[in-house]
Amino acid sequence: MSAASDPSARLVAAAAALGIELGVRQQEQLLAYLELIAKWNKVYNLTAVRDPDEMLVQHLFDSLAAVPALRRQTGGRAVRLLDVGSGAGLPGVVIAVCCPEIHVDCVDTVGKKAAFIQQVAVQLRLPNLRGLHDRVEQLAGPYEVVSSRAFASLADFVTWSEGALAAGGVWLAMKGKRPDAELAALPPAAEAFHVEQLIVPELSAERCIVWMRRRIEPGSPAAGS
Ligand SMILES: C[S@@+](CC[C@H](N)C(=O)[O-])C[C@H]1O[C@@H](n2cnc3c(N)ncnc32)[C@H](O)[C@@H]1O
Repeated sequence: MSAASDPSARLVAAAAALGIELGVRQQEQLLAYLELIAKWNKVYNLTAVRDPDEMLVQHLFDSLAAVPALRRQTGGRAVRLLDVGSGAGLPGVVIAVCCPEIHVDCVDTVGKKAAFIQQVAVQLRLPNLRGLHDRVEQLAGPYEVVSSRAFASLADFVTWSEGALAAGGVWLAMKGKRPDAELAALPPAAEAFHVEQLIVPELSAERCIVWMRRRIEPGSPAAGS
């Protein structure tokens, strides 16, 4: 098999390009995760992306690209992260594999998707990963980071998940092109503090993270004196 088509070699190259240090076990876990998606996809409709090559780039590398940005934000602290509308576990499972210090809960309204995440946690031996079958609106958290990818408008994302965000927590929304119209439509209770461009290995498409937090009104008790 040539290096160009070998998923393992491509994963190592993608991680190196992103500056992520992946151990052998983590590489094996990420590739096994893709195999589990492919297996479960035969029975359950977990994701529309079915081609192994597209899964590697559009799912795995795309989610991997968010990891260095997340680590910069958390500073390597042991935080709780909620991945909203996680579907097949993107980016939640990839974060759980790459960042063992982060506890990841993946929530989805579809029971079979939450069950899949539970199965991934068992088979990949990830004690820091959990699948929750629920609507995000029902969750109280608190989570220091609330993430989403391909989920909803920024306004709906922050409104529905506001109850789960810890005091001082941040929202991480993975988007394609910088979503200017969605940014302009954010509710007053939230503010975007950084739009961070991402480069996804082997993908020539625009990607970014919109980082948001609660807006603190001057003079409110949370703003301090
Ligand atoms: C388009 S999929 C994205 C899946 C995954 N994040 C990805 O990037 O491939 C959106 C997911 O959000 C879930 N969802 C929709 N509304 C939800 C809600 N209120 N709470 C939790 N999950 C929700 C859907 O069931 C679906 O699996």
